[in-house]
Amino acid sequence: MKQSSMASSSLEDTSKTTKLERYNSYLRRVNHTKLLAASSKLLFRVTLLVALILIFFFTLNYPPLSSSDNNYTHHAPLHHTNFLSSSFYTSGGGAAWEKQVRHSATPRRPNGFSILVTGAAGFVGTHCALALKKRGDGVLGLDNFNSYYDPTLKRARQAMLFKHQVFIVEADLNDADLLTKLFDIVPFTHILHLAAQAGVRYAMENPQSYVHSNIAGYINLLEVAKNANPQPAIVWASSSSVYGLNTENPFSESHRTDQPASLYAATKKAGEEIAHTYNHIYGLSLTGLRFFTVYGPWGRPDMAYFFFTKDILQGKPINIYKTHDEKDVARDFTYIDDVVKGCLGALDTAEKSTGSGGKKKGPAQLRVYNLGNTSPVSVAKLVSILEGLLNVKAKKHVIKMPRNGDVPYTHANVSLAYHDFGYKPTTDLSAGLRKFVKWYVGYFGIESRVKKGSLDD
Ligand SMILES: O=C(O)[C@H]1O[C@H](OP(=O)(O)OP(=O)(O)OC[C@H]2O[C@@H](n3ccc(=O)[nH]c3=O)[C@H](O)[C@@H]2O)[C@H](O)[C@@H](O)[C@@H]1O
Repeated sequence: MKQSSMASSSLEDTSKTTKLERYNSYLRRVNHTKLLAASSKLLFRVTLLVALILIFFFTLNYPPLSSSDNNYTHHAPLHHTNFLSSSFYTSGGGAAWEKQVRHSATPRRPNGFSILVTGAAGFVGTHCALALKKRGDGVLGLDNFNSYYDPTLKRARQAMLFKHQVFIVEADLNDADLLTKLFDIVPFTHILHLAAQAGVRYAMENPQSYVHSNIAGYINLLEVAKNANPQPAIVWASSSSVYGLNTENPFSESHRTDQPASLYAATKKAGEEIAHTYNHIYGLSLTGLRFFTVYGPWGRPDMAYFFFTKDILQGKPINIYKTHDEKDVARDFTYIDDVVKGCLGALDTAEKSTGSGGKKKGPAQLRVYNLGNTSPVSVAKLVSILEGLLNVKAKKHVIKMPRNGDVPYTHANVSLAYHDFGYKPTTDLSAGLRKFVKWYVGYFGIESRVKKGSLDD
């Protein structure tokens, strides 16, 4: 009896223990499942958050290249957009960044140059940086990516250069610490200084921007360059606008340039005088290039040929300026490839600066050249060429040129540049605009809007 009661109590015990164990194991399973559910929920949320952050930054920085909603000019106070600007990735610091700077600036040909190209995400800057890189020079870009015109285009140019291993440091010319740091990392042999506030008419809207870039920023760059050891040779962009109200024709470097018609022209002319000073005091080798209305693929959306193309395609009216005495307004439109050859020719013939560490050791080279096409074309003719290429009739408003800094005509004599480095423009306006329009429709993904045949070579 006792035995049987013991047996039954031990059976009861065993069954209690088994139940307890089952219950515990049930609890463990429940907890485990809960834990799994909780951790997968957490994982899901973290993934979602990361995805959202990535989408946010990509939409902010890389809107689709094919967007045809090209609102080019942004004539509001300029700002320097982009999350990259505050990041270490482009504007400085860290071993990886320094490595990238050094790698980009290292030449790949014997006796190759090591060149700092300012304004590298700009129109002429991008083309020159690419040409220099392709022939084996080391090229480091600098650009502030401001919003004077849609920075999306500047970002696309940056991406193209990056594919060719040209790195652009994102910084303003006025950032002396950053510039000094770049010269500490790289002993640049040359600077191709193309960064500037461009545009003749915009100077009436935002005069300070011209002082900021074309005067203050330029001087800041020269200060850093004159202190560098070795001092680099500098080639920089002046402008045909320095001829201002000059009436002698064609424009030659010996003509007077003391009657600028716009603040833009005045700051470029000031740049030429400032070049004289830095050459005289510090022995910097300086070459100014007077560009004549440069146009072509990857061009500037604030320029007439570019926004005329957009407006004609969109059926919007365009203004064609006439002079006050009813004459055609004309420009010596110069194709980008010709200008690039001129820039490289100027770099190749630039002598070394003679100073070092801020001290002049002897006289240094000081030059100014016209880089034009030697064949002015009226704005009316430019429009008729575009009409032919686009197969669309423009809605033309012929109006008197507003008093906004424009000059009636430009016409370059380029014999000096030809003599010194063989500069010889070879592209006429029709051929150059054809190349521009081909690029334009491809870039904005609107090939179908332009009737086949009109763009064939
Ligand atoms: O050669 C230069 O130095 C200058 O060339 C261009 O200045 P600009 O010649 O005025 O070029 P656009 O703004 O493209 O104008 C081209 C022509 O179209 C005319 N135009 C412009 C705008 C418009 O609505 N209608 C019009 O007939 C202008 O008067 C000018 O004759 C650049 O914008 C400057 O940055 C550069 O320094």
